[in-house]
Amino acid sequence: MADSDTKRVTDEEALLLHASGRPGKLEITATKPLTTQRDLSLAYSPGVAAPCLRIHEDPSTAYDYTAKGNLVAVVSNGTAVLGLGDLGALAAKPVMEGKAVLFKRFADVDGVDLCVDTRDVDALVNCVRYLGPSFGGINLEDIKAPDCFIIEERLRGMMDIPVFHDDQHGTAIIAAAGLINACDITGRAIGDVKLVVNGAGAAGIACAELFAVMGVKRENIVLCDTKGVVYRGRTEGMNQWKSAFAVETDARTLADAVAGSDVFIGLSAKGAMTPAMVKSMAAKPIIFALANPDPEITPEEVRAVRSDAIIATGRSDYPNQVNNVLGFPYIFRGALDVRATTINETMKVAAAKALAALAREDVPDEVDAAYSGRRLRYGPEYIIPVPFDPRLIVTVPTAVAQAAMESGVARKPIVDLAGYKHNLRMRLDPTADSLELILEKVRAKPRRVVFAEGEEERTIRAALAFRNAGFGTPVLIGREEVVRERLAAIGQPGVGDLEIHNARLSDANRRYTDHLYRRQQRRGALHRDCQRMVNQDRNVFAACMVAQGDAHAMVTGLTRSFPVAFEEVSRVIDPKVGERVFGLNVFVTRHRTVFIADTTVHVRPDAETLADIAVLSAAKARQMGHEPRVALLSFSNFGQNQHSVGNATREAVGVLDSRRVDFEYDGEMSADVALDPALMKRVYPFCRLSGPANVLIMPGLHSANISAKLLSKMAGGQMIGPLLIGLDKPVQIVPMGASVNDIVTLAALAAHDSLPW
Ligand SMILES: NC(=O)C1=CN([C@@H]2O[C@H](COP(=O)(O)OP(=O)(O)OC[C@H]3O[C@@H](n4cnc5c(N)ncnc54)[C@H](OP(=O)(O)O)[C@@H]3O)[C@@H](O)[C@H]2O)C=CC1
Ligand SMILES: CC(=O)C(=O)O
Ligand SMILES: [Mg+2]
Repeated sequence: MADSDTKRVTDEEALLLHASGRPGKLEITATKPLTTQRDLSLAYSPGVAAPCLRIHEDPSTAYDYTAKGNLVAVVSNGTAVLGLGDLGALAAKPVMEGKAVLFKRFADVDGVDLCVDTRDVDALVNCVRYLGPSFGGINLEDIKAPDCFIIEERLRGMMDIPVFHDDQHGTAIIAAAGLINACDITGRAIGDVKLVVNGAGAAGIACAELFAVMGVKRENIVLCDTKGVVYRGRTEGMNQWKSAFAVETDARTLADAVAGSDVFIGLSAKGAMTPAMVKSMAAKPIIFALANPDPEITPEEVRAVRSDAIIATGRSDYPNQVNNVLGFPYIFRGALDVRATTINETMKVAAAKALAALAREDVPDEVDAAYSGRRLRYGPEYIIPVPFDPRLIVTVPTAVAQAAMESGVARKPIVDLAGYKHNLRMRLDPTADSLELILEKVRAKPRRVVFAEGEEERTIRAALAFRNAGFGTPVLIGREEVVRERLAAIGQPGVGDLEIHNARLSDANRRYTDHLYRRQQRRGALHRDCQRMVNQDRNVFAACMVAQGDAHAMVTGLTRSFPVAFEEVSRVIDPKVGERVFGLNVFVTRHRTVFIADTTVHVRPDAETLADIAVLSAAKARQMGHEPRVALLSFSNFGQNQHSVGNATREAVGVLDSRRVDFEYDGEMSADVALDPALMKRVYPFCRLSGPANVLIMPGLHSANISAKLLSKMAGGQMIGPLLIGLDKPVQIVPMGASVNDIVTLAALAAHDSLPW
């Protein structure tokens, strides 16, 4: 854990980062090609006149012909930069560039920082208003109170795009989400909490307002500032926004106010809260010390006096980061996508509730991994999602967009909500597009999939995720009491309706044993051997379920190496008649999907085997929505090296010629030629592939396996598989190190296999 004096990052490191390479954190990239004379004529003069005239006729078409709809101005005059105070417009630029970068990274919104050098409210309002046509939204940032209230209100009145002061509403939304969950964990009703907000500026007032909307009684909210408690009748340092929260109380200092209170929300400055004040709070106090970069009190200081506290800060180096980064990117994403005219209370409440609900769900392994393997589980140390949670991009914008539609401020309502969610996912995950078509088919016809290693934590979590994603009914093989124990341990004790089968106690046990015996009686197994296998071996039991039509597909692999798991499954399920069984990896990046085979079974395939693998891989690629272009790979091109090692690959091309297959193929060729169409056409113009190869048939298991693993570890993309191809029933064997996400993907692909082609 960090404390404010021993920062995890030093000033020198931060300065170096900002100065290194191209200074700052932003650049602009073009979305249209500008390489030829024609490109220039279309994008600039004379072509550009056409969209100008169209927009002049109908201003709403600006959203069709310009970047307006995805562009947000991050506007500041630098009068309240974080908790550092009035640093002025220029010194605010690093924060504003930072906000713009966060917009892009987390929600694919294009942000531009506008640091406006004025402290005059009218001048700032006019500046923003006149710049309005360029933007789809205005994010006001780090403008001090009370000016920020006036500026926002006036701009909202005169502009038809969302104007949102992030320090007010972004902060309030995240703090409200954290408060909902902290109350839940400490067993409090939100209507009963006694709450102190220290800091009566932009963030403090907005938090108090939203808490009241969400059910905290106004009389239970005490506001404090540099002069102490904002009480009824106070005259010093007051304004109309503070007056709205002035309460009847004898408390005059922050120490008076926090004594006996349930919740402290700090939106003021470093060190404003003391350990003595923490001590005086009610049992299980909720302490959000949100000043940046240094909180009102550090978690270490709180822990030293209270072990029962729930603590949050605005920083990323402590648990429970309550920071508006969780809000503004996604809130604008949702608002822009429906062309909302504003961001209203309904949208804010929807965002807060969506964030609170997401924190209660099981956290994907990938998110844990991004946080140094910390196991994030709903509870005092995890009340709010973490910024690197990839589910935020779907959850929050959807909630915001729906709320905008329901409250009548959406100019372009979303008709296809499932399609919208898919597009959201695709914005950040390059693999989503490629897989989503397949996954949609499974969702349309949900399947029963057996998860053979039902007592494994990763398996249980994958089964839940499979079900939550709408892919169908997961069936777990294991002892019910063990599975339930694990469910409780992963914080999902309420999931009582999961289907669990104990092989030994199952009604189907006899039927499965007979099935196995019919297959094994002439391979040396007695009926009692088969009974033992069905009882004891979960892969055998699960495979019997699929073979007997009690489930559509199965997934296994975490606890046994591939050959062992494969052998167990093979006792029950044969290869498809006339087909080969082999492993196919799918490597997906934003621009390209490549299939690689055989990564699991055949060590030194002969020409016939290679041709079979090519045919089946091409069919699978087609089934997954990719028109196959198959390259039979080697270390040389088209007979240049006649070493006998390349014979099988060369001959496999001949075998495919004789079979008159219905897809493009060629070889032997090297990987660089296969993947680079310009090189292919320049040096080997006779090559029959019409584009870069997307199915790579490797000459042997070593090269296939090594290339797949190199790609998965070193290249930027997702490696799916190996998929097991050629068995008579849909079975997938995941690698032993598979993540929950990997298991869900392969289970869904197994489910997809069980659909009619
Ligand atoms: N975690 C997060 O996501 C966010 C955190 N913040 C943090 O909240 C703080 C305030 O930001 P913002 O509202 O934009 O700023 P403002 O300038 O609008 O408001 C600051 C408020 O804090 C009060 N204040 C300052 N020092 C103290 C103190 N020692 N004790 C009590 N009150 C004090 C001021 O009192 P007075 O009115 O008497 O001058 C004022 O009311 C900053 O530290 C900022 O980093 C802000 C937004 C988001
Ligand atoms: C996080 C933020 O916006 C602030 O501290 O001002
Ligand atoms: Mg701010």
